[in-house]
Amino acid sequence: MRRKLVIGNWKMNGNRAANAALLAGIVSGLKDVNDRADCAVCVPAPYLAQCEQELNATAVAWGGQDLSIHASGAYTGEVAASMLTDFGSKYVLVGHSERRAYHGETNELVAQKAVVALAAGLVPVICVGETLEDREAGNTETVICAQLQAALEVIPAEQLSNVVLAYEPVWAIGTGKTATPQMAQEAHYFLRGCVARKSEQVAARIQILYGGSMKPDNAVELLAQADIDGGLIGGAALKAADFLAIIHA
Ligand SMILES: O=C(CO)COP(=O)(O)O
Repeated sequence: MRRKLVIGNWKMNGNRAANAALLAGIVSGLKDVNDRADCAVCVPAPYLAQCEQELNATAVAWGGQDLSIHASGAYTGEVAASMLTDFGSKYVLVGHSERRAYHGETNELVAQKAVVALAAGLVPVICVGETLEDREAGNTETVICAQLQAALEVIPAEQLSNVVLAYEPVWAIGTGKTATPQMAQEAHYFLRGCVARKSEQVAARIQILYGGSMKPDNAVELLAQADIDGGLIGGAALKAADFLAIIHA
């Protein structure tokens, strides 16, 4: 039985005061679900220190939203894996569709980022997902398979069990349009099958999160699907009550 995992992706939102209130709200509302679900927030890098301070010794883990493939050096604006772990991060998102779309991240670069994250002891949350154009052209499986395959090819088999996958259809992100539970389940089942080609054992255990307009009112049905092991939450992760409602779902 796979544990559920709910991760809040704050994207480029927040400030010290709002974060403090949000984190305190999450921590105080979480007390009774720890044995059934894990939860984390992936925050803008400047707020990792605040997470370390406010979430230390709580059930809420934290992490970054991206990382550099380089260890250190002349890479202005980038954040190294060791900097994420320096502030106690457990997770890091890699290949979020916003990184792919606005920063030209390729499947190969995303795969490399996952490898670098694993080497640093971080759990990479590898995000895949098709655009509306892909879906309408019937290319959903081809696209998400290629995105995943690039990572599967370079991640050492023994590290694969430390990876989390997230299926985030691009057309569902921030649009209020959620994939139907059936559509999401189909994609998750397909992705698990792709992992099984590398390792059936890992495929049975790997957590695959759904992301894309997951809200308190659709979370129950999505999370009830056999291959949906949790959520990667954008907008609804910015309100403690909504985020908690999804975790409780
Ligand atoms: O991109 C997402 C999480 O990474 C999803 O964002 P929304 O929940 O705002 O649609």
